[in-house]
Amino acid sequence: PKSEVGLIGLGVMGKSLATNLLSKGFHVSVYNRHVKDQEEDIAKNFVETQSKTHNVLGFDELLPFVSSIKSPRTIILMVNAGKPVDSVIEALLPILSKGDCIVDGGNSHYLKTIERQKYLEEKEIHFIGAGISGGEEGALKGPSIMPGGSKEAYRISGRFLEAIAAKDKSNNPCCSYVGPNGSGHYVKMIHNGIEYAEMQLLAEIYHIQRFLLKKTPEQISDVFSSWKASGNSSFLLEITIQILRKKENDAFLIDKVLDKAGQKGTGGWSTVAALEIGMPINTISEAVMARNLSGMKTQRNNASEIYQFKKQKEVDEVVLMNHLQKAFQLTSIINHAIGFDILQKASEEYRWELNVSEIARIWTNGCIIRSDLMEKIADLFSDKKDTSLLLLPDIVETFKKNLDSLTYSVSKGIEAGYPLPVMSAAVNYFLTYTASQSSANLLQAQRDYFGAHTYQRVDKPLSEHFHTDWKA
Ligand SMILES: O=C(O)[C@H](O)[C@@H](O)[C@H](O)[C@H](O)COP(=O)(O)O
Repeated sequence: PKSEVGLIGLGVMGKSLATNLLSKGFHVSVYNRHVKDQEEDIAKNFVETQSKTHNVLGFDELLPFVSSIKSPRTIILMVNAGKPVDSVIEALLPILSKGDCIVDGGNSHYLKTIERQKYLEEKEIHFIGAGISGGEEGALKGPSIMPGGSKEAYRISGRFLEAIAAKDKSNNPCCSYVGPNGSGHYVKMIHNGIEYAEMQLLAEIYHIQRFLLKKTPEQISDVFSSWKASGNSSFLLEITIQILRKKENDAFLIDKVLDKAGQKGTGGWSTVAALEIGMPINTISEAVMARNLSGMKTQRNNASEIYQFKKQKEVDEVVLMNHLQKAFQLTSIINHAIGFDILQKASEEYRWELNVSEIARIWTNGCIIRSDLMEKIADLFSDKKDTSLLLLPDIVETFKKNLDSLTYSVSKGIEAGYPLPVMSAAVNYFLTYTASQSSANLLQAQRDYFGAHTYQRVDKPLSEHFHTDWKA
């Protein structure tokens, strides 16, 4: 019989997703091109590993691959973002039939997805841009999937995506129709932005304990385990607990890892996308900047030689440790609030009608930012989705009780000479967000002084704009 679904690209994620599809009982066709100068037939090898137990067909030519799939076809692309996606689409076009559906499951830029969907629509080929999160293990056992495109495209391909997705606490798939055109990849981009800042937050709290409080990686892992036990659990906290315990002979492996962070771009894209719609993205942009700065290792070595700063040694460890967990919790809430506010604004700007409560629900399992907090956010938003997280009564209560822990931890850390870019971005964001009077009145006066940009007045109708000759 013909296959029900096809998958192109048997790299780390593609192979895991194909195995996941087979484990759900689907008849699957897989395709992988012959890698230049490599004898290995990747598709053939995959079939050999799977065909004893599953209905799988493997191809290294597109025509027989496409013909092996039942119409209307769903073909999932798991190739690197960028040009590879376009070249596979171009190769497929002459052999697809009208009404077939291509699902791009890579980390593509949402503007490219909008472009590709328009291009294919003219050729009556459906296109879904699906954010897929969870890494290799997630793809195999159940990722979180954020599909965007036409409802008709989702009607054709959605059942495959929902079947392989992780399940939430009510056993519903962590996959549902997000919205039109590029909305799926946009939501994944912001997911990654939140991920960047959550990772940086854990790194800052690890760093303070390691170098200011002189704790061993194992002791820090114990601290994080206690936080996990007290309702702050998350996938990222969980892997950090394991990472900090990892030894190589008698040494902790983490101490051998070079402090230069890589990035493939989604954090930076989030920052640009937020700036384009005039939204603040403090925690996420600081996480991107921290990665950029970490990349300047030579300059940092040089500068630390020149400055010879003596880091403060003395700090009241008990007091700081009491505050750090709450500071972690509050920073994480602010980071998530920033991410969801951007999604709500983008939904307005691009008329995507995003459902943030549903997005929080599909992020409760399978994805990298799954956490106890996300479960709570999904519940909170299910009652009241059109407001900012920071204005919900529960959250307001938490901040009223614990804000001093965040301000204390940030000021103590910086005073001691340790950078806390995401924690300080969070506290600055929160103090501005909750201040009815900000410092922007002086900015308006300065802009009017040198550029006659005019300003509004607190004592006049806001429709009126004023200009003053400040030199007179
Ligand atoms: O949600 C996920 O499964 C990950 O985010 C995944 O998409 C990937 O690992 C990112 O590429 C990491 O981003 P950087 O490589 O930029 O850290």
